[in-house]
Amino acid sequence: MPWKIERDSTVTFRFTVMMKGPINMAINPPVDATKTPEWAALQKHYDELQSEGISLKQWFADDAERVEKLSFDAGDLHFDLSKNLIKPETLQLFADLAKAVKLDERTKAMYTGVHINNTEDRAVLHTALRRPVEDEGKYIVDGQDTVKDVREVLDRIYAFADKVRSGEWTGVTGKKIETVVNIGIGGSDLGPVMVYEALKPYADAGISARYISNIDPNDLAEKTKGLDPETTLFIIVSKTFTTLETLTNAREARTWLLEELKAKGAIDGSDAKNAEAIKKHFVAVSTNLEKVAEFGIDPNNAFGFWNWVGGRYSVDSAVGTSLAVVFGPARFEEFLHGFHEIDEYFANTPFEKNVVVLLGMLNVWYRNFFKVASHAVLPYDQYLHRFPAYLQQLTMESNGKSVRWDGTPVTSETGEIFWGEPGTNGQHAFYQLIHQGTQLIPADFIAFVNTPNPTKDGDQDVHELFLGNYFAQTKALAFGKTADEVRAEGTPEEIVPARVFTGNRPTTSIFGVALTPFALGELIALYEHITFVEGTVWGLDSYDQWGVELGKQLAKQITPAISKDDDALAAQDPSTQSLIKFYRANREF
Ligand SMILES: O=P(O)(O)OC[C@H]1O[C@](O)(CO)[C@@H](O)[C@@H]1O
Repeated sequence: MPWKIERDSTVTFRFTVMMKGPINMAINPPVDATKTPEWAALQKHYDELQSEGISLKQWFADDAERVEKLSFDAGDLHFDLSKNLIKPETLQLFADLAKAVKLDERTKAMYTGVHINNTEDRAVLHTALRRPVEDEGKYIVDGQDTVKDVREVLDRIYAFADKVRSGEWTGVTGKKIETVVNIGIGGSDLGPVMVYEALKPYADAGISARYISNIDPNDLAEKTKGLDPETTLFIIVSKTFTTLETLTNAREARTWLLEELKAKGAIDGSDAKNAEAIKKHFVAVSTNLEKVAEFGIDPNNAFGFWNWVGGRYSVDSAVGTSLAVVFGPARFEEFLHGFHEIDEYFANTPFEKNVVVLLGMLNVWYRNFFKVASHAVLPYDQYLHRFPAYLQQLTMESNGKSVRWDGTPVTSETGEIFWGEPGTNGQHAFYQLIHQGTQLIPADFIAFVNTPNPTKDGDQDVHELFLGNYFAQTKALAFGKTADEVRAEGTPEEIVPARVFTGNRPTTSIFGVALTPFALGELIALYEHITFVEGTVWGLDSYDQWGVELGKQLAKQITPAISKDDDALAAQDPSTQSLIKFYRANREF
């Protein structure tokens, strides 16, 4: 019996691993959610709401406890789901469908290292990255004590980070490191840069970070501008260490470093000095340590992770080394605790009360029943300005798929388009469409009670002015403004229709106490699991990304045709040929 299963007082299971090693619990074929009675019940509920007429105003008036019934707390985050197009009884239907697709079994399978990423035959164990030391020995997967291995790498990263932060680790000329430059792309960039931006107030060692990702030479050119090579440390981050963009940028950075050091007279350009400079100014993060050594990076300065960590689920692994350097090991630990808090909550809270499950189901509700195409994520915190971009990879690379994990076609719409910008900037740009456009766009509004930068404009607390917008927008979206209300303001009749707000535009408010490392860890884990819940309903392997491969292959084939190879050019389709001819005719550099 692999699990000690203690039935919770209500519905879900509380579980502890009793046996080491993966358990064959993969659900194959996936349950077709759309064929279940629970899906039919949800459809019936949807039809009833539509025929009754969806009116948030009415629903709030009818049920004095609506907010209470639809509010939740997880960790130190507070969630208000009351301005969504659901009734309190909808939650039970969500929970029933989650049970019907065996979400609990799949969660257990994920947490214990079953190869649920079956198209790559891999375990999916980002939850092991944030388990406490006490869990060592409990999660042995494919013969590996995952938690022990994670803690060992973390200890090495922390020792390294401490050295860089204290100045014990110096550049080749003995100067303290002032800038770390992370070179990576996708999951090896978006997570670290988002967290770096989000936690900037916690940078306390006089070290800043820059992030180079794009193979477009403009990225490297701009990000190395003004850098002192003597005080710059490059962290090359690539899970595979084969990614074209990252390796090209890493080689360019190596050239930049050696040339700049030589130009300053800091090194003589001899092979020995070059090698020493590379050793002091380059470290790597990868699952492929052989390739790291081939690149010339000292294996002692390489931090590993494992193929059971997906790129977009890796910011809390060694991929976050730049963060441990800038913010310090203690902050990085707090960050991991935040993830773990939500991991535990997600695994141990009955579905009906589990806001992580409910938010995942809410997304399914909008995508499959209301047929929405997109979902906005609107952080009312400037420090979270890269959060929507980060979420785009997490959600869209995970659930942008048309076949299920057994290779059969999906039976419903899948992955929404995630997008967003921080409030209030978005208000002055695209909110018009959210308020009055013809599409329904569910939106998550994220804010924090406290700010690290309290300021006053006269008597007015500026953070409160900001939060006033956070509260106002969800209110306007939910309750709108009727024609009569517009008329009552003295608006000329012909303009009245343009000034009406229909309301009933759904939002979820996520309110934290402060954007701490802990809260950010919670927020990331929240969306990781929301993505997993949606993927489970749709029957998707949310952990592969075959859809990015074809473009990479074609780029390799096409590149020689661009300026040199006429045969390769002739082999292209007419549109590609025509574009390349335009390039050849206009190239000036
Ligand atoms: O870390 P790597 O191996 O360089 O990969 C970078 C990114 O490329 C992808 O494999 C595909 O774009 C992402 O999933 C990944 O985060």
